Amino acid sequence: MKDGLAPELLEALRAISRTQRLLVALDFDGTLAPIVERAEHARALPASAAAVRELAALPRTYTAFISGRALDSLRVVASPGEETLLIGSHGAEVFTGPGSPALTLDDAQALALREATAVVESVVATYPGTRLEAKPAGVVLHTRTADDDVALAATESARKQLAAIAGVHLKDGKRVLETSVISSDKGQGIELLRGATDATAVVFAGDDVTDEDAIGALGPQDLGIRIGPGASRAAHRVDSPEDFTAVLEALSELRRTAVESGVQY
Ligand SMILES: O=P(O)(O)OC[C@H]1O[C@H](O[C@H]2O[C@H](CO)[C@@H](O)[C@H](O)[C@H]2O)[C@H](O)[C@@H](O)[C@@H]1O
Repeated sequence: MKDGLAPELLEALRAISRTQRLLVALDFDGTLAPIVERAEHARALPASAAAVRELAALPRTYTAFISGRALDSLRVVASPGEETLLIGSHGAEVFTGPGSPALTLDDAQALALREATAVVESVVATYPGTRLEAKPAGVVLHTRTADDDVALAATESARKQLAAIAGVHLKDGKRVLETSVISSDKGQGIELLRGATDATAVVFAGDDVTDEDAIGALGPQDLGIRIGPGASRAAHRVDSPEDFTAVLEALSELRRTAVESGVQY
């Protein structure tokens, strides 16, 4: 499935496939799964999920999902294989195997989360078509199913009220305003996974503003891919999750060849 990939991207995949220990860390929504109206309806494209499973089965090859979703939600929509490592809640939740520490909030964080949830509940009650998504360390205002003017007003009302709560961190995403009472980002997720796997090179792909933190954590030996439009520091770009399937399939094929032939840096 290498036809149709940009020659520079194909060459970069070929080069990184030869690394000693490869980590393939992927965003979920907008990267493995097309964006849909309701968060609970998102699913990975079957061919992308299959390519991730193939990669995970190869020697010295590690897979991970790095998502803004809560881990529980990520497990439901992504159905990760047991060998796939998970970073949820934009880095605040971590699963690198049995015994991974559970996320806990101190009293001040729990209070801030209750206050933030009350704000988002009142915004959702006021602005039709908006929705609330609860996470263990945060709460999300979804506006994808609201009219554009309503979405804008709801987001600005929520932003103003949430910014007044001590200990609350805000992130903008695709038709979402995300709130967390833990300061974390996907760049920290990349560093944690790099350490957990002792990876000699990392492939990361993502489609959203929050994925730029992960791309910023990549080094010259790594490979960053942006899915879709928007400013990015990634060296490579494809148009859609459907196009990204071909990237995963090519990487899987190249990595299999590299590990089976013993070719490495
Ligand atoms: O880091 P990700 O895996 O990309 O997660 C980011 C957020 O994704 C979800 O929201 C986005 O996808 C929804 C389903 O396609 C869409 O309806 C919404 O408009 C998008 O913003 C998820 O609901 C959030 O919790 C994640 O933080």
